[in-house]
Amino acid sequence: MTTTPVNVTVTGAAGQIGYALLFRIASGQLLGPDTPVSLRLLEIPQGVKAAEGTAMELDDCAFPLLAGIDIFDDARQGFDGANVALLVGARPRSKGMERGDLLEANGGIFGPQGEAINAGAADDVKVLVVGNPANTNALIAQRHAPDVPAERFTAMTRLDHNRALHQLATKAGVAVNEVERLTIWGNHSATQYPDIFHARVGGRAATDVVDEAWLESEFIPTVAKRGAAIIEARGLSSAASAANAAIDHVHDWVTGTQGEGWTSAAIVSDGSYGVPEGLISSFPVRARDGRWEIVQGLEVNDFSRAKIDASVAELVEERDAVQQLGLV
Ligand SMILES: NC(=O)C1=CN([C@@H]2O[C@H](COP(=O)(O)OP(=O)(O)OC[C@H]3O[C@@H](n4cnc5c(N)ncnc54)[C@H](O)[C@@H]3O)[C@@H](O)[C@H]2O)C=CC1
Ligand SMILES: O=C([O-])CC(=O)C(=O)O
Repeated sequence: MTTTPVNVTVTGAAGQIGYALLFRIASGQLLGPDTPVSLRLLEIPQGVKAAEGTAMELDDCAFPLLAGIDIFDDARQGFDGANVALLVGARPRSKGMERGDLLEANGGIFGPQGEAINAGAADDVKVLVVGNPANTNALIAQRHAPDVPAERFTAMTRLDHNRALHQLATKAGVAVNEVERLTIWGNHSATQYPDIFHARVGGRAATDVVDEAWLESEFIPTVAKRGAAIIEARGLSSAASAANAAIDHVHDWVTGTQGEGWTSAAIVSDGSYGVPEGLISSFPVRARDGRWEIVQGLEVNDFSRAKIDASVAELVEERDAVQQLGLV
């Protein structure tokens, strides 16, 4: 067992995702059963008392891997020494809003947090942005952290990926672990493109198992609009599934993805697949030695090209909007 605890900073610790996330991190599901963790919870002043309550409950679980909990309302302190930073704290959308509507409300949070990461996080810091609009918030944070390698800033599309796995597996009548090589491209928004053209279902090409009409009229809209459907049903945005996806993303990043399959994550584009360099866009990715790599060489047909381009165009618009707001 490693003895030095890994510092995990979680922002928005008193929120609904925070509540679903912290117990799983403390139990070892984020970094594995041999790695002790020290939690650093960052909240706004009004959230500190509730975060203290959550910390009391974490204590009461007597998790063997939980080496300590500290609570902050100051970003510089919260990110000091952070090895893993989960940027969850932000306002969620409510019924009728698109995630992009949160740009102005939430964008202002991520510049100062990027600066704080730049100032004091550990040299190996890995950042996952969950707060919406996640891709562009990650871009804002990254641009405020010039001394941290850009590739350490990522945004979460793993929830979309997991949603897509479930939808395709259910349609094909197989277990989720029989579905592989799905990809979420682009933005974590209704323009995202869940791509099954390279996917395998029980060893067969997914396109041989499901028809194109289902793909276009059911699968893509169901996955892309699932967040809104959850809000409609629960009256609140998804929380436990979002926390689960954050665990999956960081666990894979740290411990590596298995074999030749892949997952999806929004990472800084190197220009692959025509996505402008520097945008934080979702790609098919594998994790090796603590780094995400974009899966190369996939053929992109005309249908996919148009969908990827549309989502990337939205990312460009969001980037331009935050530039105009002076956030980057
Ligand atoms: N990328 C994804 O797949 C998903 C993203 N989300 C997003 O995650 C974010 C959080 O969602 P919930 O936990 O449901 O919201 P919530 O409202 O329950 O909790 C947010 C928490 O963040 C705190 N907070 C606000 N500003 C902060 C700051 N500057 N520093 C630290 N903490 C701060 C609030 O006090 C609150 O406790 C939302 O933006 C939501 O849209 C939600 C689901 C999936
Ligand atoms: O839809 C929302 O606002 C919350 C979210 O990002 C999701 O559930 O994918």
